[in-house]
Amino acid sequence: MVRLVKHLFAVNPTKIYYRYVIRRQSSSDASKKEIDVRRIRNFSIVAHVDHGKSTLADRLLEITGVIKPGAERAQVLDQLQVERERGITVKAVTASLNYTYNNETYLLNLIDTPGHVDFANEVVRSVTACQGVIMLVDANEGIQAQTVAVHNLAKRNNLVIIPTLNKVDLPRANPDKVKKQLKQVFNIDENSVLSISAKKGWGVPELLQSVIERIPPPAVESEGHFRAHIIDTWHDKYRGVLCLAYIHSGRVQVGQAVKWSSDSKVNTVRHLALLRPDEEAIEEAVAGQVVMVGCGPKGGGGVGEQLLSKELAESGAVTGMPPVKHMVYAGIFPADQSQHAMVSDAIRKLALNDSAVSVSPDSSPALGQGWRIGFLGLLHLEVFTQRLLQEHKAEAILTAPSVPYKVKIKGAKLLKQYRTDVILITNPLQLPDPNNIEEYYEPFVLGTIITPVEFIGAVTTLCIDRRGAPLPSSAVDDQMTMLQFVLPLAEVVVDFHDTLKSITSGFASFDYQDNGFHPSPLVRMDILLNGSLVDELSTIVHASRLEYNARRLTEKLKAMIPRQMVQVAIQAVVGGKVYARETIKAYRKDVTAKLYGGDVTRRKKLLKQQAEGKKKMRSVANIKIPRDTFIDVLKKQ
Ligand SMILES: Nc1nc2c(ncn2[C@@H]2O[C@H](COP(=O)(O)OP(=O)(O)OP(=O)(O)O)[C@@H](O)[C@H]2O)c(=O)[nH]1
Repeated sequence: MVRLVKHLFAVNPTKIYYRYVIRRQSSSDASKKEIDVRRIRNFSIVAHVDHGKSTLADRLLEITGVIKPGAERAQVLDQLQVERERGITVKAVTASLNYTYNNETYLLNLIDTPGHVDFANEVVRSVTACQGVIMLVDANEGIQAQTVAVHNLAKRNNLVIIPTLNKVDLPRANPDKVKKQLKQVFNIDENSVLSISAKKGWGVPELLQSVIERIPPPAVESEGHFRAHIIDTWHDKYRGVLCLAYIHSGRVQVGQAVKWSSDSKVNTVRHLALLRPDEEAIEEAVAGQVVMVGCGPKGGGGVGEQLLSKELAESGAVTGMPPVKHMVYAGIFPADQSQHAMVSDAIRKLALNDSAVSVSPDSSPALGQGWRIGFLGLLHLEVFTQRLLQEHKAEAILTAPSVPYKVKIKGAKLLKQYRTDVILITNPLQLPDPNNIEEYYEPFVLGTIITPVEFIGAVTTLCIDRRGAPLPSSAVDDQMTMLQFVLPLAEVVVDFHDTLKSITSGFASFDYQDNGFHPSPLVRMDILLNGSLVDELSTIVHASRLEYNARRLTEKLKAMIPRQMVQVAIQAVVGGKVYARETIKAYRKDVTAKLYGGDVTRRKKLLKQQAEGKKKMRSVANIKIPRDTFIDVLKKQ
C-alpha cells in the first residue's frame, strides 16, 4: 500500500523528519570543544522522489555511528502519522554528525531539503544554510523532472553539486547512460559523477569523503555580532518554541540576551543543543553551525526570522528574509463553532511547525468564524489539514482552494483605501467591483516535464489545453525529452499531475516553479443556491473557460448536494447573468398524512406552514451541503 501511494505522489516528495534516536553518539566531547569552522560541512541530499534520499541518510547515520549498521527498520526517519500513511516524508530537521577523516574530526550537518514544489519554501530556507548538495539520480530511471528542479535550485544558490548515481546494484542500472544524460542536460563532467548503492552501502564512504573534499566550509564571520536565521521551529510542551538556527556570524551562549528581527522584546537563550539527531546540550555555538535554540515558553520566533544579538538588533542594520509566496489559499472553519478556540490553538501550533503557511482571520455566513490560510500547493494543504486532525484532534471544514490573483484598481476612493494600485486577491470575494478594475493578473509557472518521446504529442495537447505556452524542448537522450511550458497556476494545482500520469502510463514526471503574475482576462463567477450567494463557492475564472466552468460546477454540485426538503436551484452567475443552472428536486413530505379524514381547515393550515417553512429555508439558503463539497467540487474533474 505504501509503495502504491508513493507512486501516486511520484513528484510529491517532501522533507525528512529526523527526530528519532537509536543510539547517542559517543562524541559529546567534540561538542564541548571549540568548533573550527574549517571543519564544518553543511549539505543536503536532493533528488527526485524515490531516488534514495532516506536510504542514503540511513547509511550516513550508520557510518557516523548514530545508528548500528543493519538496524532492522529502514528509513526510520519518517515519524509523523501522515508520513507513514502517505508513504511520503513531510517534515525536515537536521542531523549533526561527527566524522573522522585524515585524523581530523569534521562536523557534518546533514540538512534535509524537501523535494516537492509544495515545500519549495522549505527548500529555499534549508539551502541558505548549505554550501553543497549530494544530487542523487537513480541509475535505472535516470533524470526526472524533479532532478532538474533541484539542480536549478542548487545552481541558483551557488551550491557545490556532487552528482551521484544511486541504485547501481540493480541489474537494470545503466550508469553510463545516466552519466550521458547528466552531461547532456546539465553539462556535468562524467568524471565527477560518483556511483553508489545506498541500499548496500557501496561507495558511501567515498561519497562522504567527497563531501569533505568538494564542499567548502561555510563562509561566515566568526567574529562580530551574533546573527542566525531560523530554518525550522516546533513546539515543546515544557520548553515552548524550539528553533533550528543557522548561525551566520558571531557566537551564541546559554544565558545570552537576544532579540528576534520581528520583535523589540529582549529574550534570553535558555536551551542550546546539537541535533545528532537526538538533542545534545551545548553551552556555546559558533558561526557556521546549525543548532537548536530555545528562549523559554514565551521566547517566540518563527521560520524565516532572524535571531540577533541584542546589540545588532538595536543597531538597525539587519534586513529581513524574502517573504513566502503562497500558491493556494483556502478557508478553514471549525466543524463545530464551539471548538473555535481549540482549532485556533491547533492552527497556531501547527503553523509554528509549518512555516510556509500564512494565517489570517476569515468569516463566512455558512461556516462561521474561521481562517484564510495560504499554502504552497494542494499537497501542502492536504497534509496541513490531515496533521490538524491527527496531531491536534482538530476537525475542520475546508473551503474550495483558489490561487491568488492580482488586480490593478482605479477610482480615487479605492486607491486611497489600498494606498497602491495593484492589490493581491487571496479570496475571490475580495475582488472590487469590476468597474473599478483596470486589469487582472494571473499567476503562472514554468512547468518542466520529462517524458518518453512517444508521449510528446499527448503531453503537448494536455498543456495547450491547459492554456500553456510551449518553450523550446530539449533531448535528455534518444528515448526521453524535456518539455517546458509556461502554464497558468490555476490549471496546474488541481489535477494536472494526475492527468499527466494517466496519459503517459506513469512515465512522465513534472515539476514547476514560479513564473510571476501576467495580465489575463478574468471574471468572478458566483454560485447561488436558491438565489443566495454561497461565498465559499465563488471562483475566479478565465473568460474563455466561463461557460465550461459554469456548467461543470453546477453539474458537480448537483451530484454532490443531497436532495433536501426543498427544491434547490443551483446557478452559476457572473455580474447578474446566469451562465448555467441545475435543479435538485425536493423530497415531498406529506405533512397531512396523519390527518386522514381530518378537518379541512386544519389540513390547509399544515400545508401553509409547510410552504412557509420551505420559503424560510430558501430565504436563508438553509441547504445542507456536505463539507467535502467545498474542496471536492473544484478538485475532481
Ligand atoms: N536496489 C536498491 N534500492 C534502493 C537503493 N536506494 C534506495 N533504494 C530503494 O528505493 C526506494 C526509495 O528509497 P527512499 O530512500 O525511500 O527514497 P527517497 O528519495 O527518500 O524517497 P522519499 O522519502 O519518498 O522522497 C526504497 O524501496 C529503497 O529501498 C539502492 O541503492 N539500491
